[in-house]
Amino acid sequence: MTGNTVTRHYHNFLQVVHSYYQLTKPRIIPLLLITTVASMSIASEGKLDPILLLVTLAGGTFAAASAQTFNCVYDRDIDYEMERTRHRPLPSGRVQPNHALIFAIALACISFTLLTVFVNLLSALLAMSGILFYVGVYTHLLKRHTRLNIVIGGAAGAVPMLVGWAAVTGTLSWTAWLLFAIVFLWTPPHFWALALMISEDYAKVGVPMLPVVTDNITAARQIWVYTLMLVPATFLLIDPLQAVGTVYGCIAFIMGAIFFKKAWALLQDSQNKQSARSLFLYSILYMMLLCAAMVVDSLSITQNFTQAMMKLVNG
Ligand code: HEM
Ligand SMILES: CC(C)=CCC/C(C)=C/CC/C(C)=C/COP(=O)(O)OP(=O)(O)O
Repeated sequence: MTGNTVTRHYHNFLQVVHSYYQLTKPRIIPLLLITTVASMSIASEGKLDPILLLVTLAGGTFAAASAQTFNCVYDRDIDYEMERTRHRPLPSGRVQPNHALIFAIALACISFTLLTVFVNLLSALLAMSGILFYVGVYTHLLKRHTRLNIVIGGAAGAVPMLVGWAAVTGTLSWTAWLLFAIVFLWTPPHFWALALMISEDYAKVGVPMLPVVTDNITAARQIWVYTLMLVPATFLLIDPLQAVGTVYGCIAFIMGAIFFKKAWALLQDSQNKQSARSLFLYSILYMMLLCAAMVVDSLSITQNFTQAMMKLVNG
C-alpha cells in the first residue's frame, strides 16, 4: 500500500466513525448527563464515589446514544424530508439502516452490562426503560400521531434523573420523583419554543407538534402553563438544612423569574421567532445552572455555612 492509500483509508475510517457518532445526536447527551450528576450528587449528599459517577455516566451515555440511534433509524423517512435533519447519516446514505440498528442494539447491551455489573440492576433497568419509552412510546406511538407527543414522551428525557438516583441508593425516593418531575415539566417549554421556530418543517412531514396542529398563541399559552408548574416545582426541592439549600434556592428563584419573563414575552407576541429562540436557548442554560446549583449545594459547602449562621443567629 502506498502512503496515499493509507491516508485515504484512514480518512474514510474517520468519516465512518464520525457518521456513527452523529447518529447518537451527541449535542443533547451532555445535558442529560448533567441531570444525572445532579441527581447522584443529591442522593449521595455530596459524598459521591468518583468511580461510581464515571461508570454511571458511561452507562447513561451509551443508553442515550442507543435511544437516539434507534430514533434515527425509525425516523429516517421524515428526517430525509426536513431541511434541518436531511444531512443526518441515514437520510444522506452514509450509514445503512441495518448497520445503525446493530449499532443501537450494541450500545444498549454495553449500557445494560456496565450498569448491571458495576452499578446496580435498578439503574440498568431504568436506563433500558428510558430507551424503550423513547423509541416505543415517543417515537413509534406518539410522535406522528398526537399533539401530546412531547408531553408524554418527555418522560423519557427525565429518566436520567432516576438512573442517577438509583445508581447511588439502589432505590427511588420522593426526591428522585421530584427531580424527574422537574425535567418532565421543563420539556414542553423547551421543545415547543423550538417547535415555534421550525413548525414549517414539522408541518411538511405531518408531525403534529402543537404549533403545527393549533397555532402559535395556543402553543405560547401552553408554554406559559408549563412554566407556571415548572418554576414552583423547582422550589419544592429547597431545604436549607438538607442537601439542597442556599445556592440552589437563589438560582431557582432568579433563573425561574427570567424563565417567567421570557415565557411571558412569548405569550405577548407568539409570532416572534426571536422570542421563541431566546426561550429555547434559555431553557438549556436554565437546566444546566439548576443542576450545577444542586451539585454545589449538595457538596455541603453552603450547607455547613448555613448551619453555622443558624447557630450564630440562635445563639
Ligand atoms: C421528548 C423530549 C424532547 C424533545 C422532543 C426534544 C427535542 C429537541 C430538538 C428537536 C432539538 C434540536 C436538535 C437539533 O438541532 O437537531 C433539541 C435540542 C436540545 N435539546 Fe431537547 N428535546 C427533548 C428533551 C430534552 C432533554 C430531556 C434534554 C436534556 C435534559 C434536552 C437537551 C437539549 C439540548 C442541550 C439541545 C441543544 C442541542 C444543540 O446544541 O443543538 N432535550 N431538543
Ligand atoms: C435514559 C435514557 C436512555 C434516556 C433517553 C432520553 C432521550 C434520548 C431524550 C432525548 C430527547 C430528545 C432530544 C428528543 C429529540 O426529539 P426528536 O427525536 O423527535 O427530534 P428530531 O426532530 O430532531 O428528530
